[in-house]
Amino acid sequence: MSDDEPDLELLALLRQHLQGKLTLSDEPETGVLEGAEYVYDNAIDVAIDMRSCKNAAAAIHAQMRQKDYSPATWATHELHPDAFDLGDDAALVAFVFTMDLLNFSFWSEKPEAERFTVEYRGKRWTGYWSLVAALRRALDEGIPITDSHFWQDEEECTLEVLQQVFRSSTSEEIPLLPERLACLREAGKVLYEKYKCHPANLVDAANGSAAGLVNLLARDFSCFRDEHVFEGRRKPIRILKRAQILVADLWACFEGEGYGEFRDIDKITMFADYRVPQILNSMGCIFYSPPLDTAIHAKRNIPCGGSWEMQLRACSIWCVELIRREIARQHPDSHTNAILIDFFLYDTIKEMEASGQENVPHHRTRSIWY
Ligand SMILES: Nc1nc2c(c(CN[C@H]3C=C[C@H](O)[C@@H]3O)cn2[C@@H]2O[C@H](COP(=O)(O)O)[C@@H](O)[C@H]2O)c(=O)[nH]1
Repeated sequence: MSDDEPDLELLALLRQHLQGKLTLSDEPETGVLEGAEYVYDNAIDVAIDMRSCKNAAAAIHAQMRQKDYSPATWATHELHPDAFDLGDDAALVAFVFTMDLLNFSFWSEKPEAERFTVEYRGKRWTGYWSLVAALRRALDEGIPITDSHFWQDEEECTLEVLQQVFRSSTSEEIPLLPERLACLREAGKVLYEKYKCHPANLVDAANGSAAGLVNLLARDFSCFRDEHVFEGRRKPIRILKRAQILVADLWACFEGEGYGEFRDIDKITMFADYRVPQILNSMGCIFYSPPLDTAIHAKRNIPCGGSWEMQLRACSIWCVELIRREIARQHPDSHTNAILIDFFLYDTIKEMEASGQENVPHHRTRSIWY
């Protein structure tokens, strides 16, 4: 082909790109939203009510504005540490990594006074906050609970030591303690083999991409690989809840700077746990088929990886995405994302729980994924 002849193939490629059919960039994608939409399109036990989502979008946006909700809100929680508390930025990365490695399954069927509880700084902490309190208490007591060398040391980091780290002021032990030890062991091994023993090097390896960091976590750590087959579909559905909330917690605690700087942070979706589906259901945004609704109200175990559980988690991700789009439509100037909507909804359901306004139960699945 002579120099002055147009390269028809290149022109066709550019035309596709300009028409939005093709992204020429090599920016990574997590595939979570695509999987969530697929499950939503094929779900029969969980549905989304568009009118309620529209109303929720207006209410959420108004309350977030009123509370000046931003990444900085993360640091306002009295237990969340900052770099000063821990010594330096790398120590804060190690804390957040450890926290989100173990950030799962705190729910209990015991009465409030008997459930697993951590006493720290003169207060009793339950749920997610019991985890944060236990990690900070361990550090105060000189246990290097955020150090990957410790996690690998089978003489030092034993189940008994972990029982001490997560000792409760009640008779109930933290759920899934052996599984938590296994997560620490695996993470210690992978960090040793691939990231010079420190999670800060893992964050650096993502080169400023949130989706890239999520993908590294899912690729290298089986305990972050929260993906499951849905009704025989060949390609597993990626939920990646703890990988995503890890990136979100870094972004929030560093307020988008340094180890928290991600150019594609808006690719992170809602974190499919057992709290946000609960508040979405209580707001009427998602609703259930009669058998699923009965099972949830009866507090029956919903099997991990089953169709019901996948529909609950994936439809919640898709529902928050629709709420996010509706907020953007109603308020084009407001720059909110799925992370801040999620954080806001989680904190709201926790306030409702604390004030006895929890009017629908959350679903009960015991797993290391959330
Ligand atoms: N979707 C979503 N799930 C979240 C959180 C958080 C805490 N994030 C803090 C950071 C910023 C926010 O402002 C929060 O202050 C914990 N969880 C999950 O909930 C469950 C614990 O529930 P309960 O046992 O009742 O405490 C468990 O699966 C845990 O992994 C969140 O934000 N979003």
